[in-house]
Amino acid sequence: MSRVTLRNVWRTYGEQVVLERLNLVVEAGEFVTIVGASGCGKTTFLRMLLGQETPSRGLLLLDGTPLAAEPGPERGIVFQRYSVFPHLTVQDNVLLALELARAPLLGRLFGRARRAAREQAAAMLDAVGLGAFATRYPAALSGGQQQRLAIAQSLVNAPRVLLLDEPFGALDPGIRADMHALIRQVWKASGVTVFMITHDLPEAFALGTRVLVFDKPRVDPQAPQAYGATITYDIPLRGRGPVAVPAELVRKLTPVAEAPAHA
Ligand SMILES: Nc1ncnc2c1ncn2[C@@H]1O[C@H](COP(=O)(O)OP(=O)(O)OP(=O)(O)O)[C@@H](O)[C@H]1O
Repeated sequence: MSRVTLRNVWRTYGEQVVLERLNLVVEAGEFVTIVGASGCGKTTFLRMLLGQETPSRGLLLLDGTPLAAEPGPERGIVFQRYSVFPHLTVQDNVLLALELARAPLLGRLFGRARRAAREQAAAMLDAVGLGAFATRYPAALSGGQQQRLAIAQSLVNAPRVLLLDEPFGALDPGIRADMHALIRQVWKASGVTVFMITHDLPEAFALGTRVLVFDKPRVDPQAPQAYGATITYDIPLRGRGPVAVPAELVRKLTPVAEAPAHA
């Protein structure tokens, strides 16, 4: 688990300002959910936390130290799809995550170290409910099981920060409920600091200890690229029990075509 600090972080691509003036302190062990209109920079924000992108301006700190500008085992990520290696079995997917972290040059452990890693991978698979599927290939898993595997793969190195980019977006509602229970359980057990993007507002409010809303507070119709999104709402939820989704947010984030006629 880790404290994450952003000080006046900006991300631009050429003339396009995607994110601007991000200031944030997230305490170790928080579960931060992130919502915002499509294209407003949520994934870009996560990619900066992962180290796949660097801020164009400003400071991004992990426990007070500037974040390494490349992904490392202290940060794990799960995407909506395609996070796992299709040509490896379930157990080898998790084992590889351990081998890449512990033997970055060879990507392979030997002897006692490999046996220990195998045991650890098996324990992780049990923890996410995939113990019985260890020798299957991902193609023979359901969507929910594939996401369980992706979660196991990203958690096995005990990251300090877990980044989730719409991890349950492609799953049926019943399976999503199971996944919510799982992610809550692994978050509580590990104390990892979580950042999760979702398009589902009730999911954001049900899982998060804090909801961040990304939006563009300034828009110039003559120069749509001139201004970026920032954090326009920072809603604390921890210790408040179930919180209803504010109607104003529903209106803001529901695409016009989907909004009810009377809205
Ligand atoms: N490598 C890049 N080069 C140029 N532009 C980029 C790059 N990465 C992202 N962008 C731009 O940044 C903007 C934000 O993209 P991003 O994927 O972060 O949005 P998002 O909020 O995650 O969207 P969605 O909800 O649809 O997934 C988009 O206009 C995108 O085209």
